[in-house]
Amino acid sequence: MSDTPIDLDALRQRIDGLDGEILRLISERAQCAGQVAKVKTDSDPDAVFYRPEREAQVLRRIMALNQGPLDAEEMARLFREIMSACLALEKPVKVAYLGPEGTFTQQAALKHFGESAVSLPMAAIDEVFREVEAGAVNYGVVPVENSTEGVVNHTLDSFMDSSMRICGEVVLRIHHHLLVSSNTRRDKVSRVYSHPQSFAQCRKWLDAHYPHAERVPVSSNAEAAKLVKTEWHSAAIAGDMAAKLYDLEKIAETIEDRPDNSTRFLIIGNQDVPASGEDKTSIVVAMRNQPGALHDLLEPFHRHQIDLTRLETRPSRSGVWNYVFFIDFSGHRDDARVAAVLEEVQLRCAELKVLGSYPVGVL
Ligand SMILES: O=C(O)C(=O)C[C@]1(C(=O)O)C=C[C@@H](O)C=C1
Repeated sequence: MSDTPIDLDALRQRIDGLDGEILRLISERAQCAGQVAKVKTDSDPDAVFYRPEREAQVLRRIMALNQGPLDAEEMARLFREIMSACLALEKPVKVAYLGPEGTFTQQAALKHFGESAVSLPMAAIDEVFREVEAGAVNYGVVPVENSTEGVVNHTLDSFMDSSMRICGEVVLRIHHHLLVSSNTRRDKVSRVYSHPQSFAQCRKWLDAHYPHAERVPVSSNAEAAKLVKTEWHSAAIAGDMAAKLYDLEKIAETIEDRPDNSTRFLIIGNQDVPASGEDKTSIVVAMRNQPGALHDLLEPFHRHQIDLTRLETRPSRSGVWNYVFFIDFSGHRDDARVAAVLEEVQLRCAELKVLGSYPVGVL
């Protein structure tokens, strides 16, 4: 026999010692956060505790400092949770998300705010907006675009009627699985439930593996998972959270057609976020219908060398203007170049609303 047990004991003693140090340091950090809360409330009774730009800076710094063996994202996730707990100590944050429980939007909310935030499922995107607007929650999380299926129009439309601002973004890799309850055999699946977007994202796989199964669209992947819990011969396409929540078996994993399938979510709230050093700005612009309107609108971005990251058109609902454009671009509204572009765009359009400048998603 080798001397492994002695080494194991010694290593565990070392780990105990390190854990003690980590514990002491996290507690000291939490005390600092408590003092930060006091400084904030002393200077402003309506102080906002959640500071997206600072959180992005903390996480980026940790990722830059990290030298392994854990990878930078893994390390940032640990610090994400430490900050989440520190913020909860300052003031617990309430977040509404597009439910039900087990959706990818809930996963996005967790990824962005950490486990210490209180998250509440809403039945529809406009309900998330209303809850934040009414002050029932501090922030909201809604999907805005998928790399395979494109834009989530409900979210863009909600911004047209709302005074909510964008405080952040989070991008989630979307992995779909085929899930069944314990009494369904994989060769007996005759019906598949899922959200229409998920069907679209897994179309080729389903055509190849379950060409004859009936495809039944439902309002969310979590709803699909809930249905198959009590139904024989049925499967759901949904993600890990739904599989866990409803205790379903994965009979096929990562069945999405494109390996880079991801969804971008927005964090909505009531605050303007200062620059973090790597930011994006989202605006909505109403234009009169005239030749060259889009060219005129985009020309200043080109001249000031500002990168457009997304451009979407929605029909105007007021009937007065013919186009409404949603534009995302790199930079913060306080940057001189961005401010100059916004001034020029303002002169060329019928209406301009800055939805927010916010940190580029870190995790
Ligand atoms: O720096 C702050 O303003 C803090 O409140 C501290 C802290 C942190 O734990 O680092 C906590 C919450 C904020 O959202 C940002 C950072």
